[in-house]
Amino acid sequence: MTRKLARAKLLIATHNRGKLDEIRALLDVFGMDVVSNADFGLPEPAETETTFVGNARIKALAGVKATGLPTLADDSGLAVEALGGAPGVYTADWAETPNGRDFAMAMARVYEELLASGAPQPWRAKFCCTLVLAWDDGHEEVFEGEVHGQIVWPPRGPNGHGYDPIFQADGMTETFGEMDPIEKNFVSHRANAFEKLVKGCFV
Ligand SMILES: O=c1nc[nH]c2c1ncn2[C@H]1C[C@H](O)[C@@H](COP(=O)(O)OP(=O)(O)OP(=O)(O)O)O1
Ligand SMILES: [Mg+2]
Repeated sequence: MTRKLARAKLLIATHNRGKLDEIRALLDVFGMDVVSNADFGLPEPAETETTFVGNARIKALAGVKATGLPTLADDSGLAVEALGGAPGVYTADWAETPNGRDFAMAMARVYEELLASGAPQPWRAKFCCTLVLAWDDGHEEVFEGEVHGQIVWPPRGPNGHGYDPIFQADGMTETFGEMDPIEKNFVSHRANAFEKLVKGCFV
């Protein structure tokens, strides 16, 4: 039995503003009092696991430990078929530079590795999202979502965050970077995982 989430304070344990905006919008109708890491000045924990669920647990448990609040963490990434699922769990790492994250560089790396692989287009890929919801008594719930599509080049669109300008979901003509954020929130990997969370924890 999935534990219900009381309509009270929920910590979203992320340092990613793009994710936070999407999660706030997805939870809007449920009347939760949503707070984030930034409201508590919480540090970004090291994501040392090799799976999405492992890293989502690290982030959720760090939030519970620091605040005692029910905490939701999202670990997500892009898996490119012709690259054997890379960057996968290392999607954020591909953007890392000494001066912060550079997603133009990370997207270019995806493109260059695809060219080097010789794989024919369309370049199949999926975004994956794992949500971990944790409470201070040790209870945890896990929800997973995916969206399938292809990598396009050059990048298109000013919206969204991360790798959105090079990902076009199946059935769409626009990339996530071109779509209205509300539309992205109907079809994305995160939306998909949230549908399960809402069915489990609110209904
Ligand atoms: O909808 C998305 N649209 C575009 N890119 C995305 C999306 N969702 C995840 N991504 C990329 C961004 C980041 O490079 C990586 C997630 O890494 P991940 O560690 O889960 O998130 P993060 O470090 O940005 O924030 P935090 O860990 O504080 O939640 O996948
Ligand atoms: Mg992270």
